[in-house]
Amino acid sequence: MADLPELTVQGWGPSGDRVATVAAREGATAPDDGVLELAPDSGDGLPRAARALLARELGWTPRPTPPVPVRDIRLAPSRLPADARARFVALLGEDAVLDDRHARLGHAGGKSYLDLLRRRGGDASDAPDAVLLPDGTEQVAALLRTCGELGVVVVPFGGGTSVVGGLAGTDADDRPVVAVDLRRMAGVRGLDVPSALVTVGPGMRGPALEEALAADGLTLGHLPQSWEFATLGGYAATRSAGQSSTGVGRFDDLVAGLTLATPSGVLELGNPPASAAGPDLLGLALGSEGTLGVITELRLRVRPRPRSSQYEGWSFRSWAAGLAALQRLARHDLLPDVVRLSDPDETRVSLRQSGGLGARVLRGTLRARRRGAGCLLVVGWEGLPTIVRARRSAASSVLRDGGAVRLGSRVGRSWVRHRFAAPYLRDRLLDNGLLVETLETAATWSALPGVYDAVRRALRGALTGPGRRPLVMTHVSHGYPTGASLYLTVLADRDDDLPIQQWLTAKRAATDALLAAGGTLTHHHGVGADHRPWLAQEIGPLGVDVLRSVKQRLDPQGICNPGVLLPD
Ligand SMILES: Cc1cc2nc3c(=O)[nH]c(=O)nc-3n(C[C@H](O)[C@H](O)[C@H](O)COP(=O)(O)OP(=O)(O)OC[C@H]3O[C@@H](n4cnc5c(N)ncnc54)[C@H](O)[C@@H]3O)c2cc1C
Repeated sequence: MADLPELTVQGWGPSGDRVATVAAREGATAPDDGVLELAPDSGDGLPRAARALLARELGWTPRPTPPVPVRDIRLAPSRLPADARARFVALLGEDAVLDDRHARLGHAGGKSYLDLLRRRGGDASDAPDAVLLPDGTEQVAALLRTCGELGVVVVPFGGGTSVVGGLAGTDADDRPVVAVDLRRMAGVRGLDVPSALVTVGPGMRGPALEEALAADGLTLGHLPQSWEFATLGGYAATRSAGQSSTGVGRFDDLVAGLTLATPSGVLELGNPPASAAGPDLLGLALGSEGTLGVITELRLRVRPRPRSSQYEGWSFRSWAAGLAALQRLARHDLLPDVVRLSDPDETRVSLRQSGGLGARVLRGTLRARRRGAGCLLVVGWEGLPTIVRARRSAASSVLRDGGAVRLGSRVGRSWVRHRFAAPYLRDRLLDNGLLVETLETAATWSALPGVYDAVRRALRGALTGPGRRPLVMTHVSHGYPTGASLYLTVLADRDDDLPIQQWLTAKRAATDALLAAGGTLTHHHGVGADHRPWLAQEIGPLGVDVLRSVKQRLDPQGICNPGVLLPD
């Protein structure tokens, strides 16, 4: 649709452009407080301070590694038989069946480092054979029946932001593949204000929903870093978590009900406010990653827009002290809505790559208090002013008791301003010979330190070579009474000859290590194609069999996203 900017094929941001949309808007309107600004450009698109710092830390030689021009990306001819195409046109209309180069390229895979490497290198072998644009549950249900008869594989497509190979479209039987893009099913279909429930189409994006809810003083409050492009259906299909999920809950907590169209029929799942009618089948659809069918409608829990939002920074002397304080906050039900505790590596890099007077003052303050970089904690409280004040005051005492020093609201404002910017910076790092990827997990408070050590050791072991070492930066991104999630960003000098193997080796080592230490395979990115070899380790072979049986009942021809979630 015209009002939905498309994601660029080889990176992040609107098609044909590399300028942040929300990030730029927030930057343009925020007060210029001079804190933690990215330092000026060094001419190759990289902030000067970041370039020098990374070259020193990684043993990296900055060099231009631009993507091939989009027109040179290789795309095999569509394998969709003419009679199948005609059946789709009869069902959906000519303008809803796209098999041109632009449409197929725009639906090739997701946005992981490996996806981007492939597309930047001119490889779009994971592009679907056609893109279909249904406009309602009945059309989707009919489409799935037709695909079952024709033996055509269906990959539901939301925003295309999967980072775990969720859109890889692989099929052991090599059948033709269609991407079912849900952009025509993108509106608000009903708002029940007394019950705080909104009914939406799965192709709707977060910014549009927030705009629609604002008129009634409501918000969903789900803000992942991919918020500009990801869809509500995609969040449900992957069990996403957002920046305020510690407070408002993960996306699965926000889904009160949904409609799932499957090749065997349509399921209406969830019964708010609560039901005890047997096991919760809604849980089967959440995280199903398109393997059981297509989510065609969602009923979401919304809340009043916060009248007060307070974000601020704190500093701990050590990672262990920071974790202990968060654990204490969790035990007393005092966790803020936003919790982001950076380890010493992440803190050091974010402080050093920042320019501006405010950043220099902050560095001076930390040095004067003999903290060096320490560990930075960004916290945020959102809600009614009186409640925010009370929660913040109680939590502040716990933080101070835990040895934290308050750095103030400038740090919080700076985090808000830059919170959608990292994926744009990633493109610039990729243009200059770097490996850049993220991974995530979660563990109980008792297992968390061991998981942190194990995964960092594994990544360092796999990515260290003569004169080269990786930078592994970690933060706690969501807190729970029982534990927390860890989010890791990995930077290393790219192996120009074997870049894909370089990351696959590191990812394998990291995943083995975090599972052995008691972490979960994924806290919020999902399983996709990339994590499926390890699923049985997390849920057991019997658990995998249960999922297979459900899939067999709902999708007997195995046409629904067969390349993801379930191991071969
Ligand atoms: C830069 C960046 C930042 C990110 N930050 C976060 C973050 O902060 N938190 C987080 O949780 N994730 C994050 N992600 C990952 C990604 O955005 C999420 O997994 C998101 O939920 C995917 O939504 P989408 O609409 O893009 O889905 P897609 O990528 O299009 O699809 C993801 C999977 O869900 C299936 N699917 C999509 N829509 C439907 C549907 N209607 N019915 C059935 N199946 C469907 C697809 O087949 C696929 O398997 C990030 C990704 C990027 C690239």
